[in-house]
Amino acid sequence: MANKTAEPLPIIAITSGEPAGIGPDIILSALNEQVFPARLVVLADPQLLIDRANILGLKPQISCLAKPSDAMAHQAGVIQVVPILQAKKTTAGVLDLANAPYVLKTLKQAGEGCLRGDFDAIVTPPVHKGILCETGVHFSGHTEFFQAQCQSPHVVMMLATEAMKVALVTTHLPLKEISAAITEESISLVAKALNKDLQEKFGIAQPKILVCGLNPHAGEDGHLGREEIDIIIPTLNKLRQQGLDLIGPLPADTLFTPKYLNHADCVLAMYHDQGLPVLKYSGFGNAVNITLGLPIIRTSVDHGTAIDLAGSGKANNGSLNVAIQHAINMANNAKKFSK
Ligand SMILES: NC(=O)C1=CN([C@@H]2O[C@H](COP(=O)(O)OP(=O)(O)OC[C@H]3O[C@@H](n4cnc5c(N)ncnc54)[C@H](O)[C@@H]3O)[C@@H](O)[C@H]2O)C=CC1
Ligand SMILES: NCC(=O)COP(=O)(O)O
Repeated sequence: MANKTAEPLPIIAITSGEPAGIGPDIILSALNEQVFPARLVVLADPQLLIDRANILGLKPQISCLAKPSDAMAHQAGVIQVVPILQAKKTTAGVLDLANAPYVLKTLKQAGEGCLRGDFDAIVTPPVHKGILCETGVHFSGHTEFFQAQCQSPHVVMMLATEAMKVALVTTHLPLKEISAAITEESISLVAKALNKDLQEKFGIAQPKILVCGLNPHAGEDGHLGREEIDIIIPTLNKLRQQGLDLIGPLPADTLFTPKYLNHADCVLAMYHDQGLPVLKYSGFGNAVNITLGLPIIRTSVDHGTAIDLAGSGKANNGSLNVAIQHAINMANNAKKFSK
């Protein structure tokens, strides 16, 4: 019998996130606690990790890599770093505009590395969007950052727990801009990308997708808003003719009940705060944020920078564990599909 050569473990880039937030804390605790079946490469300032480990009373072995392919299989307590230096030493819990370019650099290098094939996936601990915007760049989220970097025409933000998946038609938009962004084009592009990735990345042969209306009671026959009648219903009908299994538009307040959720694979919400509060209520701390529609794999945590907890030892690394494990699974699946 021929010898089978073992597949090399995927190389996963982990950015540091906002240095004054809990990104460094959860990286240190996650990589200390558990062994991940991957080569993990943290893109960060090594001194940031050493300083935060000292505050937390952790003693990781930090080893700097010349290049990502030098990374070895992850071992608990060993952190392999591709160094990117901060402009200034960070104080845990204190945002500093001087280090915003550092944060952007970690994301840029992670994305470029993934596009080049140096990394199989990226996992992003949280950044502080406000401080990044103060540099003068418009940064609304990693989702849009990687979309621009990869020149992807459309991407989908999807958060998932064991029990529920919620994807969004619009991502980080002020509320007053949402109605105008709900168009036949935006709904169609997102629904098709979601359907395709549920099939290809999650192995769901015919995804059943529950679609929220935009207005209270899904518009109450036009008495509480017309987007359902004018845009959403006709668009869903066209998509059904193309083979998508869509239920709705349903009033969001009734859609998020077991009667509907138990018989569907995913919810498509019209905007960020229509879908994500429900998801977070059901599984905050154990959910993963996945960007669909990119040519690269990117996962993230379900929470923000929690500046109040940086360096306190109280930050929960559950969501980072799930995000890393999802990135590994997706990278392994992608390798199988590419053969
Ligand atoms: N993926 C990303 O980069 C994300 C970044 N953010 C950014 O985070 C910043 C702060 O956002 P907030 O709305 O305050 O949300 P947040 O998630 O940072 O904090 C909300 C509450 O949850 C707690 N919390 C958050 N993560 C926790 C963890 N791992 N363990 C224990 N407790 C935790 C915090 O202490 C706080 O009480 C904003 O600038 C926002 O843009 C928010 C969500 C995702
Ligand atoms: N609430 C989730 C969220 O805002 C994540 O944004 P992104 O940075 O992953 O685009």
